[in-house]
Amino acid sequence: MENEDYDSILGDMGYGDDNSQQDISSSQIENKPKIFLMGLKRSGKSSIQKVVFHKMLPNETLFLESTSKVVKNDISNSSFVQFQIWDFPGQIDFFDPTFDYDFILNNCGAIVFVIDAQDEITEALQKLHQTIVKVYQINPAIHFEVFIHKSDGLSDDHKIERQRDIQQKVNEDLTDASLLSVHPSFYVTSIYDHSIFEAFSKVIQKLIPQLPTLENLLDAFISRSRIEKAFLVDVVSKIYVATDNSPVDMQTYELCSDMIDVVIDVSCIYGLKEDEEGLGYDQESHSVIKLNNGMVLYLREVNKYLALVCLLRESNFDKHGLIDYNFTCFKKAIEEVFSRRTASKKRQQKKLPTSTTTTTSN
Ligand SMILES: Nc1nc2c(ncn2[C@@H]2O[C@H](COP(=O)(O)OP(=O)(O)OP(=O)(O)O)[C@@H](O)[C@H]2O)c(=O)[nH]1
Repeated sequence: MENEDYDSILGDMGYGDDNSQQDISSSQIENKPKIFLMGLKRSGKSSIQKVVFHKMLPNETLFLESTSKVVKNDISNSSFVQFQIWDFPGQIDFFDPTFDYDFILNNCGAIVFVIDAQDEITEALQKLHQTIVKVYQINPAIHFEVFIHKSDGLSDDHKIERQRDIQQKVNEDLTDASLLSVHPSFYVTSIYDHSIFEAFSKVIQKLIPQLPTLENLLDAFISRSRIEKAFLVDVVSKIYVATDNSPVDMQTYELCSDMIDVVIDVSCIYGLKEDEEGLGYDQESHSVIKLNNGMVLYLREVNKYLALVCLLRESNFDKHGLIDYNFTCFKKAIEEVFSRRTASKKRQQKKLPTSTTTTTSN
């Protein structure tokens, strides 16, 4: 694979000229987009946040106290994954007329509405519908993401049935309210498996303006390296910020995500000097694991936040020099996406007075 292949992708995706850099909305650069976690009391909002972003073990969430006020969390793990999460307590009345909605919904990228799938859902669906109607009037660009949560307590058949019922009811209510252009996304989730990480990955990907470029770079990389699947993963949260265009299989994502744990654990134990602290993750971090089913896991450091984790057939790993070379080109292209983004950010800062930076993201 040649560097020009990646250059042409960067060019095609609008990273090649100055004008195109204006495509990255200034609000998304200047103000981290907000993601709201909403839903009824005890539906699992705080647990999701703690497990995905604060490494809390799922069992430990049993002792979480009910949230009494809006909790804001700044997530800055990665240069791509930078946003704020606002955890709204279940009892808060979002429709309180004293709320300044314009202010609250300013630069909000997505509303994640959590429904406890093990509980009665009528009240939750009513609240979801009211929320969509209200929010859509103020900022129609916000993505609505519905987590059908605590799915670990349901059988496979029951999960499908619950998802179908909820999806059907929500869409019917939206049609009745003449909101035909609102298309919420639905995910079946649980903090006891990788479904919550996969769902959050998809929510966050919608907020990354560079996503099409990243996907194209990954497609080019895997097709020229005879790789089956590749994920660009945020090493701290293990959310994947992008993957190639082939379908995501949950088991493959789990394997790739577990590989990061293995690499970080081994690096922390054996890779750090005595007085050093941190993840033990740096430019030297890479790993190859051969599995007993004829597949190989391949991990390389992309930058201090991101790792590329791939799954490929052992028989295609014979030319690993080629894969290493392709990876070097891929990494360079990713660095270019970052540096152009930083340059664009600096230009925007020069152009925009501070007061105009709080624009609505859309
Ligand atoms: N079985 C199961 N239980 C879960 C899951 N997620 C959260 N829980 C449990 O649900 C209960 C409530 O979780 P919280 O995260 O406190 O719920 P919340 O929505 O933040 O609640 P409020 O702060 O009252 O609005 C806790 O006991 C969690 O352990 C899940 O995926 N599966």
